Amino acid sequence: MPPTVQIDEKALREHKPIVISGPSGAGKSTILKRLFDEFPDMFGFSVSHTTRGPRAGEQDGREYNFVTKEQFLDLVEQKGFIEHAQFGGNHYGTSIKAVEDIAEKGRICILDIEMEGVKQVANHPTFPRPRFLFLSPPSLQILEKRLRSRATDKEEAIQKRLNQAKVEMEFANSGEAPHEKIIVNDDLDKAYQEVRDFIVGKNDA
Ligand SMILES: Nc1ncnc2c1ncn2[C@@H]1O[C@H](COP(=O)(O)OP(=O)(O)OP(=O)(O)O)[C@@H](O)[C@H]1O
Repeated sequence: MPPTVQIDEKALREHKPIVISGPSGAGKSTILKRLFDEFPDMFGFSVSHTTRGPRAGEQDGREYNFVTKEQFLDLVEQKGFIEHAQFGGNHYGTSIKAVEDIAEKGRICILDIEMEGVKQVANHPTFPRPRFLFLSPPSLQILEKRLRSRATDKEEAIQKRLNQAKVEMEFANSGEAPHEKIIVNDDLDKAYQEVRDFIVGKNDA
């Protein structure tokens, strides 16, 4: 067995990462942007690994850590990713190191991760358990309306997102899911306050 990567447990305990998940269109980006605007020094996003080549303007270590397939699979062997997946022939993953880097800077790492990744993080053999939050749309009908008015996707992509949303919401409500809290994004201001309370606590309001 290859050795597993070392973990800075202290930094991760003091600045416990937060996994936010929820269907595409639930409002994760909208709410996180607001949170980062309100607390500019408190949070960070980890830099993911990928085996795809860099695009124009992308810098290694900034948009992604660009690695070879061999380097990627070595790190998988060492349990060095909290979650990883393959899309379109390329590997993508969030390394323990990338998450630690944020905690070591004294910031809380926010991980916006889809369902399969959430399961991997929750079942990771060595990575300390982060906090899990699920953001839900009020209903699939309302989600559909929002995806259409966002106008970033073609019809086929919208249908795919809706099918996936159904699966994710069933999982989140199943009792198998690791989420500490499910927040329903009906009224945006209210949902934002709830997310803010969950993440920052009520004390500093
Ligand atoms: N409470 C709300 N009421 C009405 N519209 C909302 C609300 N929250 C978000 N929206 C709108 O819904 C759309 C989807 O939100 P957003 O892009 O933040 O979702 P997301 O979860 O980040 O999706 P993805 O995972 O695809 O990035 C956006 O157009 C956003 O402005």
